Amino acid sequence: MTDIAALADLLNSRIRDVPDYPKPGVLFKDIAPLLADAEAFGALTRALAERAKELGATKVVGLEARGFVLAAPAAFAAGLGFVPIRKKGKLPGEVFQKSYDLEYGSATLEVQCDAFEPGEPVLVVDDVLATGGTIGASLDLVQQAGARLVGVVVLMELGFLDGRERLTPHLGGAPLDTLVTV
Ligand SMILES: O=P(O)(O)OC[C@H]1O[C@H](OP(=O)(O)OP(=O)(O)O)[C@H](O)[C@@H]1O
Ligand SMILES: Nc1ncnc2[nH]cnc12
Repeated sequence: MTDIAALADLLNSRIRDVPDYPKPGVLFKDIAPLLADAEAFGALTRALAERAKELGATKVVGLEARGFVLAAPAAFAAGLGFVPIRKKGKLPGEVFQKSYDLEYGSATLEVQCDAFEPGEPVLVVDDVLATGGTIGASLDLVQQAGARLVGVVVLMELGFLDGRERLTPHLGGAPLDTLVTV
């Protein structure tokens, strides 16, 4: 088995399915057991940090809230800065704003206008790619704030929701890696 396949198996084995949460019909992928497992959380953090360095990122961007939990330790492990993209009304000062739909609702995301140096290479990290609404809006914000997207890494892709296809126009040719696909 390859290292990538072994990592995927380890991570997948620590993600719990919760049917009908937060709404009937949604199969929620709960990453709490993965975060609570030092081996799996450590392996995930090291994989994200390695990818950030490989791609030459200088900042790792995390998406509120679960994306923060993955992106911030990865940024630290890679010796890079961390930038939060937050839900509306949480960031002080001037912000760029983007509204979007997600699998079970809709929301607005924001990033601080001065979060990046012009053209700064950044990696975007989140836990789940479902419809692609959250990451798509975030990539638009990263671009609006003047950074250069070098890649996106997502822990788990829900392939049946076609988020990858929806994201393609927002990627500008940058790679989208997903560690586990279901
Ligand atoms: O591809 P999409 O359909 O946009 O869905 C994926 C997003 O949904 C979840 O975030 P949520 O907004 O539920 O927030 P949380 O991380 O604060 O729990 C998840 O963490 C992703 O960011
Ligand atoms: N099915 C799902 N499980 C966990 N997080 C999600 N975000 C959007 N859809 C999700």
